[in-house]
Amino acid sequence: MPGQDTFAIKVENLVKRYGVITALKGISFTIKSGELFALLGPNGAGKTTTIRILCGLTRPTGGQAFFYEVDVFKEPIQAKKMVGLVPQAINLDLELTLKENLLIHGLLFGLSREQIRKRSYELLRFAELWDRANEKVKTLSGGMRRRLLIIRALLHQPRILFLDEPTVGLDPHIRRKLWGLIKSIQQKGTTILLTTHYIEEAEFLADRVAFINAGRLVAIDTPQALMKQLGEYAVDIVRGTELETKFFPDRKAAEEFSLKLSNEVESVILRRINLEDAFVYFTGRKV
Ligand SMILES: Nc1ncnc2c1ncn2[C@@H]1O[C@H](COP(=O)(O)OP(=O)(O)OP(=O)(O)O)[C@@H](O)[C@H]1O
Repeated sequence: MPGQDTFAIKVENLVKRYGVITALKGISFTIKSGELFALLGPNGAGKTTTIRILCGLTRPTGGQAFFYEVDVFKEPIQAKKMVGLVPQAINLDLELTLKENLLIHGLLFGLSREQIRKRSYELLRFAELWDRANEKVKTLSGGMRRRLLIIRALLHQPRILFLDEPTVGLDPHIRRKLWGLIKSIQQKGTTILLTTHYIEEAEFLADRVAFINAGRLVAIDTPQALMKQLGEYAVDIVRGTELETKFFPDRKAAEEFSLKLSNEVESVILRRINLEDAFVYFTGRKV
């Protein structure tokens, strides 16, 4: 059985070119078994491309990837069985019921009807969708559809789950409910790779975060360690329309700096450093 230090996913020097566009410029990372790892980056950074390659939906131009002991590109059928994918687009069949959507997916993965029936019951209960099981998907709210999409990916009991922007477009309450569901999936032992461009999502959910920008990983660590590299406190200084932020190792240093400036500039705000500061610092741009 894998221990805490066993890796679930290892990616080495992954490159992807689409004609003249190089979407991935050689990215490498390792995700431990049981870890929740977030790829955080702006639109077009290469997050979906990474997931599509690891799920066997797009061929890489170069590089290697492993799920535990399985070579993803040399043993694609075995690799595919080990992962569940929650795509960005909700590709459920709206005219079918929740149970029917799960049945079709399960049959595609080679499960027996009895296995699907049992597993669907467990998962629909787990996602608080059991009372809607026989209704058509088109009657569900956006948040419920997302929950169904997530449990559909868990039907064949994959060891690894990929979530591509799982909460995009959802309101804050629904987003938090999904965060709870995602955390509890991790607590049951599933390794999760999640992509997002919501900083607070990565900060709340992830054990470790990788910042991705223009096809390169620019930093990988725990959210706390990434923030710590900048210091502990930040001072935002507004001059006219310009905003400048300075970082300090402790509150005393930040306070002394703000006091000196308070008569000269329009606005000085002292606060703790957050993950967005780290993202902007490491990538040189806003998400
Ligand atoms: N099939 C394709 N053909 C050509 N270029 C593509 C294709 N898919 C992605 N790209 C390009 O590759 C780059 C990375 O795209 P990707 O979808 O991986 O980014 P992303 O980080 O997932 O962004 P988003 O948050 O918008 O989903 C972008 O420049 C994109 O235009």
